[in-house]
Amino acid sequence: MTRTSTVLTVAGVTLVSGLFVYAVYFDYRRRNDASFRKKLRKEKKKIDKHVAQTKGDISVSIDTEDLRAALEKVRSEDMPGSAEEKEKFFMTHVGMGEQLSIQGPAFHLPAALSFYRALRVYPSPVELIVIYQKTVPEPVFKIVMDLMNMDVKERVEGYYNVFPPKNMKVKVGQVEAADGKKKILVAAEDFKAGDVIYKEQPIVTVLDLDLEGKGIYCTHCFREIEKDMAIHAEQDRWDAVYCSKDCQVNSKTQSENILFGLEPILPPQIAPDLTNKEERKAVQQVFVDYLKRRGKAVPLLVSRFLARQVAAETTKMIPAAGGSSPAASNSLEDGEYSFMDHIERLRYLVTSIPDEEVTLVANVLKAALPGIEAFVSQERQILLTGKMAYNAIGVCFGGGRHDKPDSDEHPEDKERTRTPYGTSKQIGSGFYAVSAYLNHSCDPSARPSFSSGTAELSLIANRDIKEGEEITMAYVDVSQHPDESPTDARRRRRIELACGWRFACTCTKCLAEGAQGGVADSDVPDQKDESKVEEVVQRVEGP
Ligand SMILES: C[S@@+](CC[C@H](N)C(=O)[O-])C[C@H]1O[C@@H](n2cnc3c(N)ncnc32)[C@H](O)[C@@H]1O
Repeated sequence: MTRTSTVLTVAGVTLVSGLFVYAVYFDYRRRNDASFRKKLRKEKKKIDKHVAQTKGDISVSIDTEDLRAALEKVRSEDMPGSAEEKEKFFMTHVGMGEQLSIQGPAFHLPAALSFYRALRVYPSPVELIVIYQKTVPEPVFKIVMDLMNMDVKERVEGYYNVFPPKNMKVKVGQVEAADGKKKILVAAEDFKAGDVIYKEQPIVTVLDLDLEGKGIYCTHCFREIEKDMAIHAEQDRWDAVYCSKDCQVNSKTQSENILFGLEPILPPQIAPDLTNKEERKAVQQVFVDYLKRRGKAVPLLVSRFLARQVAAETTKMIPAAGGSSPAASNSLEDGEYSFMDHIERLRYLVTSIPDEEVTLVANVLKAALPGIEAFVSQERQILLTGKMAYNAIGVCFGGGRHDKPDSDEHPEDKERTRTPYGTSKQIGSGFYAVSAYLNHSCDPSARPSFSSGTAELSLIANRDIKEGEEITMAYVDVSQHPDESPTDARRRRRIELACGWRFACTCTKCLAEGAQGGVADSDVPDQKDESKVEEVVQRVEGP
């Protein structure tokens, strides 16, 4: 497998990250529904006519406060729920926008607001902006752009005002680091040693592949399954085993029906079922065989994340569901930010994935919801792979297990999750949106615990932590093993960090040891130790 490994922070945050299922539906209508196309053409003609008439209009200047107040008003309005309601809303507001545009400069702001309302529900905003630029009178178009810039800026900047949720008692902070600004997780109040700082449910999980299908742990929540209580899902290509009906339903609704089941994704009143069950079954089987052959958790974490996004979006389109179902049942998804919002700001490894994997994931999603494959591009899959590989946390019960098969890959290619017990002791991996921000320390102030016997993560304070202090965890086993000298232990943990996450650790413990010229009673020259870590970091980061 070819690999590049530069560490990047996400720079661009997209305007609308979650509307892609609606986009598929909209495109479907545009391609297949003659009356819908006719309506769109009619609207465009009307706009063109007005543009011609309004050339030479004088614009009125609108100050920032008026613009902000207008934007606030638009944001506070109820948004249409289903795809059909969105389509109607879109048509109405484009129509109103053009009517208002011809009333003269005093109506430019209300006209722009109407066009902006339509833009907010349109699945491909960039495409619509290009249409607006050609068709909407220039002064009105300029206001639409000002509204959009203000909205995007406030939405992007406002994210950390609502995330992490206040009841988790932590905040995301930022500090200067050698490789740019580094995000950190900070205590929002004082904690005592042993306190549970917060509990967090994963967005997606994957049980270790050697445990899958055995009936020992639940595929969904990882709970140990009581004797004779295993529930095997029917018509499930993954052969998942659940501990309860609830887990089976949640798992099916969140991702598994899309990836490994045969039920239609959209109810018939929203869209006819265009899928071919035999074909769906066949592509799923090829994908399952591939996943098992590959033996890694990340491709399945990525597919489940993609499927969960699709499930959350399709749920919003179903009026009866009222936008809530297990697909979206994660407190983080309740607000105005989507699952994609919670991942796009995270650091990731730039990596590459086999072309076969890109095609198989796209094929499985396409077979479940034709058209969706356009939104699972190679670029998006590579990005998500890098994010999952960089941020996943290992789930270990008790001290961890001792029977996980080792892979014979090169140490830098082995799959690693962040866990103080070591990836070899875990039973599975999970992606946790808040815990993703925990930095590593070789003397960590907190530790993840799975004391509920499920993949729910409890972050426990290792010592007293003051409000405003950074909270850290160990990504690797930082203990000194009985057969290791302090220098051996230091070298092992620093090399593991370099292999897994491509950084030379700068935690207080490493810096203090470095300042002392190595660790006490060292039996290996520190210079040799450091050059080895740097060598690994450089090798994996490339030139
Ligand atoms: C999972 S992210 C943690 C959040 C990250 N700091 C951010 O800005 O988004 C892991 C990355 O944080 C940085 N990091 C975490 N712990 C570190 C440490 N002890 N020393 C140096 N860099 C560290 C490294 O760049 C690492 O690749």
